[in-house]
Amino acid sequence: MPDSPARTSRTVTILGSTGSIGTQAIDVVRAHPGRFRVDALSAGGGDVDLLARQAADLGVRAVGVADASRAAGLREALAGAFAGREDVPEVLAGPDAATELAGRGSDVVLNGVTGSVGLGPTLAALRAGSTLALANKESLVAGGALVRAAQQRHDQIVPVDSEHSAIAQCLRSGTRAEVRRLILTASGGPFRGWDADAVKAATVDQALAHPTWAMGPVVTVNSASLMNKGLELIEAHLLFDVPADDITVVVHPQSVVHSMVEFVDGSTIAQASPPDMRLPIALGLSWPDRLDPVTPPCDWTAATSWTFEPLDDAAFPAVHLARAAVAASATHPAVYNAANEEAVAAFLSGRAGFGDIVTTVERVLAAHDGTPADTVTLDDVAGAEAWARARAHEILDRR
Ligand SMILES: NC(=O)C1=CN([C@@H]2O[C@H](COP(=O)(O)OP(=O)(O)OC[C@H]3O[C@@H](n4cnc5c(N)ncnc54)[C@H](OP(=O)(O)O)[C@@H]3O)[C@@H](O)[C@H]2O)C=CC1
Ligand SMILES: CC(=O)[C@@H](O)[C@H](O)COP(=O)(O)O
Ligand SMILES: [Mn+2]
Repeated sequence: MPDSPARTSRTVTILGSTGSIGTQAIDVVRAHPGRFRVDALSAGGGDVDLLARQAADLGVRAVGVADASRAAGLREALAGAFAGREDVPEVLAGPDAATELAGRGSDVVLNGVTGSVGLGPTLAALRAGSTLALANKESLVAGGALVRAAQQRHDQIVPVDSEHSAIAQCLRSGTRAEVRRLILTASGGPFRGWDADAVKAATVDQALAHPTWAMGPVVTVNSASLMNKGLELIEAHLLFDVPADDITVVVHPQSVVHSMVEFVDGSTIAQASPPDMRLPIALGLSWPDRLDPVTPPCDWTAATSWTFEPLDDAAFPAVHLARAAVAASATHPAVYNAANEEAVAAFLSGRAGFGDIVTTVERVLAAHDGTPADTVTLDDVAGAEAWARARAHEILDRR
């Protein structure tokens, strides 16, 4: 066996620390004392008590909250959590708080924010030279070529999304020229096997009942509509520079094989582990080294079956739409995501049906003019997103 990796300590900034990814990242940090020092935390402002407790446990220097109206509540919570201590952290409040903290730089910035609001922090972390442990796929999908251009070195973005972490691990098995295609696995979500009409009528409770993963509400709904897999197809195309036509989506209901890479000689390398996000999060924080231990491995003593089946594009057109968005222009992926964010928010608040999500995305995409990759700017992306959100609202309001 090779020697254990050097046990150096890394500084970390965790964006979205109160969410599913953020809290599991803190579990990983706490399970490996001496390996990480957390510089800063940020969240939206929904649970300032939890944010303050995290800050006190980790002894961070700065805490950010996106909702400025929660700043006073956060300061009060920090006063309680740090009672008797002199190391009360600095507080940053407002929509740019996460971007400001990401721009200060740490060895690793973990972006665990939900939504393309994570684009500012993603760009700031890259420009600061930090390694970006990226769970926030929406920022890459929206920013596309701009995010790629902001990278200062190979491997500066380490994917935390489970499929992309799997692919990054599988890619260690060969050279780039030896890769024939990527195979992205999908659980199929709670509506796997349903016909198109049944899927369209699904309820919020049904959509939030993911069969294999416990995650935040937006990514859970995206998994149910397969919009998550569409976003992940675009994410894989951008991260690994593989044409969308060379990325195959296959449904694997057990979520144990997290994705695969097929090489030119016919060999397929898969990454397998029980569904637990702490594994890709730990790799995101410690890349290219592995931490020991992180999660229990597969149990090879019990009989088990892994199954694979094709995606039903008729019931779940989201992946097909993602391919079309990649082919159309540099801003179509941002539009795909922004329209989806609005439609999901409408669905979760009872203002839209489940079937309206993908229909809205399809209609907004069809109406978008698009900007080519060689001229696209951040203003183009922001403009396309704002337009897509407004257009999605018009469609949703008229339904
Ligand atoms: N959960 C998972 O297992 C996986 C998640 N991902 C991706 O990771 C990202 C996070 O997902 P998940 O953890 O499930 O989501 P959650 O909804 O559980 O958490 C989102 C976090 O982001 C914070 N947040 C929201 N807006 C802002 C903002 N403007 N600035 C700073 N923080 C903000 C939230 O704070 P508050 O609650 O206070 O608003 C919360 O801490 C998503 O992009 C998702 O697709 C990818 C793979 C797996
Ligand atoms: C855990 C993770 O990475 C999620 O993005 C996951 O992919 C959701 O599962 P499905 O989208 O395959 O249902
Ligand atoms: Mn995923």
